[in-house]
Amino acid sequence: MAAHNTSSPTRAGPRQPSISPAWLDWHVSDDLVIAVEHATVTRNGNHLIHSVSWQVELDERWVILGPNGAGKTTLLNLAGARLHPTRGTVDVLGERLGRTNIAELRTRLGFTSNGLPLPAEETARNVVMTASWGVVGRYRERYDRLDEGRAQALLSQLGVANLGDRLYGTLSEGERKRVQIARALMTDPELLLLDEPTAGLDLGAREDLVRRLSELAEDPDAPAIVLVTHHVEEIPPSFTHAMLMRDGAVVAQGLLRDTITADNLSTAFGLPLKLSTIDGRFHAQAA
Ligand SMILES: Nc1ncnc2c1ncn2[C@@H]1O[C@H](COP(=O)(O)OP(=O)(O)OP(=O)(O)O)[C@@H](O)[C@H]1O
Repeated sequence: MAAHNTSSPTRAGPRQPSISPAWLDWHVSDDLVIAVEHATVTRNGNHLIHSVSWQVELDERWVILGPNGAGKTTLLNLAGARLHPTRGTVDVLGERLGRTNIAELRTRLGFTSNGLPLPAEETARNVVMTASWGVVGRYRERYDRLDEGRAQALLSQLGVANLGDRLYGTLSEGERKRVQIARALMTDPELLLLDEPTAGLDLGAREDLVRRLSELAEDPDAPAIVLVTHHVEEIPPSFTHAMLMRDGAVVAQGLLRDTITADNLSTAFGLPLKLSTIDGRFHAQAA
């Protein structure tokens, strides 16, 4: 699934100058795409997340799991430069939130979430293509054949090549999810953030999307990926790392195989769970 249009040898993106205090503070790999240090987000006196630290490198594919209200979307919104931390620091693609141009930073990120308002009256191809201008509907922007070709290639990559001319509003939930991911990839992002892309899908659509995400994750040219989900069954087999959250805090994080354990899941979801794996896929049930 290599449909990226960059010839750049690295996706690490521009870094802050070496004299920057933020950069000096890091002492970490050049490939770091997300660095969250003791981040707390507070609203009305409540902690949505509390003192979360997390680092993601360029070649890593992360899944964030946890029960409702655990703080997964809040953390993803920090990584997507859609929120600022109340305390702590967040660096995304070498840019520190609060000291950088957020609009510019967002152009380097691919982000999908159910909350994204996409126009029902645009064609699926336009929904994908308009991402290159950072808008959701066609107006007076100019697109060339390359833009159209890339949008169509991404629709093919996601298995919906035949839907390019269909109005977005007429697509099924599963078809929309795929168009949303194609849109998120349109700008050839350095970081892809997916908030519950499998929510609301039937079994066949879910399995198809998990397989496609697994293929995308295997592509060495693909961006760093962070996927939020509630279900271990939805972890694409080629993902590499996991974080488990509960009550706004991290229960466990690290390599997928070390993190997705019955004990850690039981702690995160607050009930005793049994865990099994078949062909690299996880399955959890009450113990
Ligand atoms: N703007 C806000 N003001 C107050 N509380 C908020 C706000 N946004 C989120 N919360 C609360 O913060 C907590 C974490 O929310 P978040 O959406 O990050 O959790 P989540 O793990 O993504 O949940 P879900 O799996 O249900 O989507 C929840 O208890 C939520 O009600």
